[in-house]
Amino acid sequence: MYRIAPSILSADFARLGEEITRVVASGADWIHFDVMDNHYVPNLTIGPLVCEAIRPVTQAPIDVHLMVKPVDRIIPDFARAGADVITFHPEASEHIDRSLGLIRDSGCRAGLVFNPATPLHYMDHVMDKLDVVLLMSVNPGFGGQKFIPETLSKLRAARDRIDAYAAKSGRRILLEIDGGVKVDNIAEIARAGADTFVAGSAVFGAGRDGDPNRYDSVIGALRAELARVGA
Ligand SMILES: O=C(CO)[C@H](O)[C@H](O)COP(=O)(O)O
Repeated sequence: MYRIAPSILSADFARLGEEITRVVASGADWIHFDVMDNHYVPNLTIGPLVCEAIRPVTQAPIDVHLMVKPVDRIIPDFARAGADVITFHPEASEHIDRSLGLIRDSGCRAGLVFNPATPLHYMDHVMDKLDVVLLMSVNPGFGGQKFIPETLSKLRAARDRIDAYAAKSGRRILLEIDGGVKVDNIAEIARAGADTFVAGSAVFGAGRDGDPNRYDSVIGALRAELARVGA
């Protein structure tokens, strides 16, 4: 089963609740929530107050991607604000195992995020605490960048690790991709092993002219491409 997670980084912040309602009604599975601190990444976005404000607007899982350093301090705030999934970058944590435990103890699903230059071995000794592995296919900090093609081989390597772990443990870890995902490359990305797709500018950019049917058509087109790949 594939999940499509529009990133609200590219939404119209002046009408955020409405934007979320519209993408979910158009078939989005998760809402991807990008948190940037102007320290770990050179941009500043939204925090727990905004997460709390959108929580009543939708039943869809809120997938919080922390691009902040340090991470532990802010994890309980996002859990209280209604996050369902919380992911962070291994370089931003003093103690990866403890940060993952903190997320899970607060009732959320936990994940690690890998920048294009971050090696996958960070996941090896914490598989039992991982619910999601998120590979960045752009360098984090901004929406609307181009998909880095080398991510496809990294996805295959992550898929092999996740499948080997599932065969041993019976636990399925999700493999999410984030950055430059579009209608014309989503099938290739799915074939490389991703099952959860963050798409910001592809989805919200399509609705910028105010036509509410645009979200339906772009999410429908993403799903049609995924249907060509199969389950
Ligand atoms: O984490 C991010 C940037 O750091 C964004 O989620 C990502 O870039 C999605 O935007 P787009 O689909 O426009 O590339």
